Amino acid sequence: KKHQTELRFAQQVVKELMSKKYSSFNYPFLEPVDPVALNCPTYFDYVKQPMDLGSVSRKLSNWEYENVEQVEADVRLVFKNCYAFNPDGTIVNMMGHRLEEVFNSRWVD
Ligand SMILES: Cc1ccc(Nc2c(-c3ccc(O)cc3)nc3c(C)cccn23)cc1
Repeated sequence: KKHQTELRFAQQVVKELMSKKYSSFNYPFLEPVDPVALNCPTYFDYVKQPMDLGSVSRKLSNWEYENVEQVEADVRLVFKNCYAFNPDGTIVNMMGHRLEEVFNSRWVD
């Protein structure tokens, strides 16, 4: 019961991160990075475990998570991958930090 309520909260937070409210800096994280489309052929040399918010949302809808810790780990993986590939000072790196701040402000441990 507890997990169900917590997972519903997690779903609300992920939906907010993906919302239009943050469209100026959430779009690189909404769907899987396509190295061909983005012309970044070395992406999978840096990122061994791709993750994006669209996949987290789908996994939540399919009840693929047992607990909120697993959801948090996937969301933080999105940001970790972003920083691994987009160095400090790049636009996408800064967008990751901004969205991470929103996540940290909404996520209550
Ligand atoms: C040549 C090159 C350099 C940087 C990027 N980064 C990047 C990423 C990205 C997001 C998450 C992530 O873990 C890695 C990359 N998403 C984008 C988008 C949507 C537009 C433009 C650049 N983007 C793309 C191509």
